[in-house]
Amino acid sequence: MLDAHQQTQFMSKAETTPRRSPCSRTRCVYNIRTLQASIVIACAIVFALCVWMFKIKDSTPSFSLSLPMDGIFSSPNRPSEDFVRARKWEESWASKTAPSHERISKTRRHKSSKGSKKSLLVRDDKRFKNRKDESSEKFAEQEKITKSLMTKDDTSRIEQGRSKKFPGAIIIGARKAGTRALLEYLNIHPQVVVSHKEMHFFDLYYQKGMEWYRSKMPLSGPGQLTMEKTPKYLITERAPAMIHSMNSSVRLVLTLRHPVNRVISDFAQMLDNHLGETFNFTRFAINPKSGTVNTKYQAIYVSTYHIHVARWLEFFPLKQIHIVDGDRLISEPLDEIRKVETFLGLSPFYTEDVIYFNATRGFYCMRHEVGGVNVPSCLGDSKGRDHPRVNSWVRDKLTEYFYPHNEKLFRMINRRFDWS
Ligand SMILES: Nc1ncnc2c1ncn2[C@@H]1O[C@H](COP(=O)(O)OS(=O)(=O)O)[C@@H](OP(=O)(O)O)[C@H]1O
Repeated sequence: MLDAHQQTQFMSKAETTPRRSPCSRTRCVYNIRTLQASIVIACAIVFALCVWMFKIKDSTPSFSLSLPMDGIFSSPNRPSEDFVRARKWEESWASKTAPSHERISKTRRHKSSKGSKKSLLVRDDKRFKNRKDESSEKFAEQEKITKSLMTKDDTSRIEQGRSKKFPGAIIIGARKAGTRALLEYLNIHPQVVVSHKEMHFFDLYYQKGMEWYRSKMPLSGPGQLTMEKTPKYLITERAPAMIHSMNSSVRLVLTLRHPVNRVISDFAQMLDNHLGETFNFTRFAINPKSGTVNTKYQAIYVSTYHIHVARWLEFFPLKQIHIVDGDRLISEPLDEIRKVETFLGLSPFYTEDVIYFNATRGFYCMRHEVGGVNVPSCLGDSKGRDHPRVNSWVRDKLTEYFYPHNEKLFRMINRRFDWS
């Protein structure tokens, strides 16, 4: 124990003695610099490692649409054997035969080749880098379809000073399930006017306001129904509420196609949009580590129909949503379009003469009267693409995955589809 005098001495000594610093000033600076240098070196090593790993997995695209990455980065968990076999099968098949997207790209280049080959290649390169160009190309393509289907009738409608109205019916999706064919079939019905462009109002441009939306609609006369289609609405969470607040009695048309074929069609479109890239369907659809379906792949999410339909049913009764069988729309369009006609309350119009099978095109096309002349028209090359070949193991995995989801949908809509 210290007495009072010793305590005072001890305290004053403690107060007056300068604290011993853990290092001298120069040494401290040196330590901090060493620490900083080590951090920089460590970061550089991690970065270099990442770059190296990406290079090894050379086909991993930089705009990856939710590839199953967990299996790529965790080395102890090797890709499942089935996955490797399926991937190799696909690669060996692809090397034997030119993939469809290459064939398409060649035809396109041939058809559109006005400038030099070099300038075309440059344009393609830009497209890989800038995804915005993709959408402008999509718009250009829609414009082309619009122009090819723009009849004298359309022009006369404008001359007659009709008004622009909000859509009374909307095709809400699903993407790659025949939405374009359906819209163009409907367009030739005398009681229907359509916006050929996808408006993307309820998923992208809502902030532009309702008047903007209306101003984009085609002119229509009394008794004519205005329609638009934007397949993205189906999966846009807020779209049902927004459309409901625009018009709670709007009629909704939904085309659904075999979920696996729809995924493959989606993938085929991606191949086409990224000409020159080598993508492997197995790598997109299957998780390499677990060998299970990659639920993060957007195309798979889109085909999980019940998730989206449930959201629409929160706002609209089932009887307000007409579901078109997208597979039958390809093989027996007349039947499907007649059902849509009834649902929309249109007078009977479609016959075998109006919708006919075009053997050269391999699809049904339309014949409609323009100024007393019957004009045939088919959809462009981007509809009905060749699909890449898919390994049977991968297809079975997908079919098995979608089975319970399909069952949920069937219960929800009181209707079954043969999607086995
Ligand atoms: N008459 C006719 N002509 C051409 N294509 C037809 C037709 N009817 C339906 N289909 C099928 O429509 C599929 C494209 O679907 P979408 O129009 O919904 O695609 S998109 O979401 O607008 O990109 C497209 O899918 P893919 O064959 O996978 O390309 C077609 O099979």
